[in-house]
Amino acid sequence: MAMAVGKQWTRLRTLGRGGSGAEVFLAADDVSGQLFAVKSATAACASALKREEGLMSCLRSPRVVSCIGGRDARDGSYQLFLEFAPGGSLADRVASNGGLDECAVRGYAADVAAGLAYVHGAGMVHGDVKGRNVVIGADGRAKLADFGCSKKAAADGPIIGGTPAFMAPEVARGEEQGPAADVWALGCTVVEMATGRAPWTGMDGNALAALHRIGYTEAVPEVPEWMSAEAKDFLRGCLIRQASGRCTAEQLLKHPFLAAAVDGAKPQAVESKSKWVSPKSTLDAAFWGSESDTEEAEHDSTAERRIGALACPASALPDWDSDEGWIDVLSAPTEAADADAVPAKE
Ligand SMILES: Nc1ncnc2c1ncn2[C@@H]1O[C@H](COP(=O)(O)OP(=O)(O)OP(=O)(O)O)[C@@H](O)[C@H]1O
Repeated sequence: MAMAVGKQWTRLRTLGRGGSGAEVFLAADDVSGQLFAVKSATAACASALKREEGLMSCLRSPRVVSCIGGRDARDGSYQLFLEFAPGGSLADRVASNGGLDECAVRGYAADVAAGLAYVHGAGMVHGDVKGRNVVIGADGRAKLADFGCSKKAAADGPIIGGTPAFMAPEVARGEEQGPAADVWALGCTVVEMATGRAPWTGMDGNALAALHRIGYTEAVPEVPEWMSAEAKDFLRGCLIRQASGRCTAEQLLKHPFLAAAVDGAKPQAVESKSKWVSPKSTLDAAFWGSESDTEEAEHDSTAERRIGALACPASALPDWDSDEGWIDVLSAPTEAADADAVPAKE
C-alpha cells in the first residue's frame, strides 16, 4: 500500500484503545480521501510510539499492517499513521461469534503464521501476539498489528513483554523472548479463536498463580476436544514448553493444518469479505460514522520474584476471563530499527 498522509486530514471515529494508553482512530486525508488509522499517544508515551514506528517501518508484508509515517501533533501527542484494517481486531471477531469454527481458525492461523515467518525472517520478534493485536484487512485476511512490544531478535539486554495469558514458559520465567515465544503465543491465539477466550481462563483471575503455572509447571493451555486431530497436532507443535523444541513459524506453514489455507483454500476469507464494506474514501467513510471533525513450579523465591516483576502490582491484575484487562508488560527499550524495509515473501 503506497500512500502518504497529507497535512490536512479529518478524524472520523475511534477504532480502539490499547492497554498501553494509546488511542487508535480512523482518519481520512482531506485531499485524496484515503482512509488510514492513527495511533496516538500522549507526549509522555511518544518515545514508545516512535520506537514502534522505527521497527514497523522496516516491514513490508501483506500479513503485517503497513506503517505510513508518523509526526508530532500540535497538542504534544505523537501520531503514528497506519494502514486501515476495516475488519477490526481478530479478538472482536472472535467475541462477536463466541469462538470460530475450525475452518476460520485455520485461515486466520495461516495468516498469522505467515506474518510471523516474515517478521522472524526480518530478524524481529513481535512480542505480543494475541487476537487483539491481529486485525482483519479489506480482503478478510489477518495481519499482525501492534508492534509496541517488538524488538530485534538479536538485541542486547533483557526485554520481556507481552500479555501474561499468551506468554511462553521462558517468558513467564523472565529468561528470554525470541521467535519461539511468538510461536507459543500463536498457539494460544488459536486456542483463543476456538474457545472465544484467552487460555488459562480456569485460573479464576489469579494472574500470579497462572504465570507461576505457565513458567514453572509442565502445564500447557487446554485444547478444545472438538478440534480435529490435525489441529491438535498443530497446537502440539506450537505449545512445546521447551523453546528450542518448538516448531518455527516457517515449519508451521507447511503443517497440514495450515497448508490448505496457505495454498489458497480460504473459505472463511471469502465469506468474510462479503460481510463488510471496505471504504476507500471519505465519501465511503460516512458508512463508518464520524465522531469528530477536527484534526488532530518450583515454589522457590526466584520464581516468585520473577513472576512478581512481570505481573506488576497486585492492583493491576488482569481480569482473567477477559482479554480486555490483560496487562501488557514491556521493559528495557532497545535501539531504533534500521531504516531499510525487509522485502515480503508473499
Ligand atoms: N490499523 C488498524 N486498523 C484498524 N483497527 C486498528 C488498527 N490498529 C489498531 N486497531 C484497533 O485498535 C486496537 C488497539 O490497537 P493497538 O493494539 O495497536 O494499541 P495498543 O495500545 O498497543 O494496545 P495493547 O497494548 O492493548 O495491545 C486494536 O485492538 C484494534 O481494534
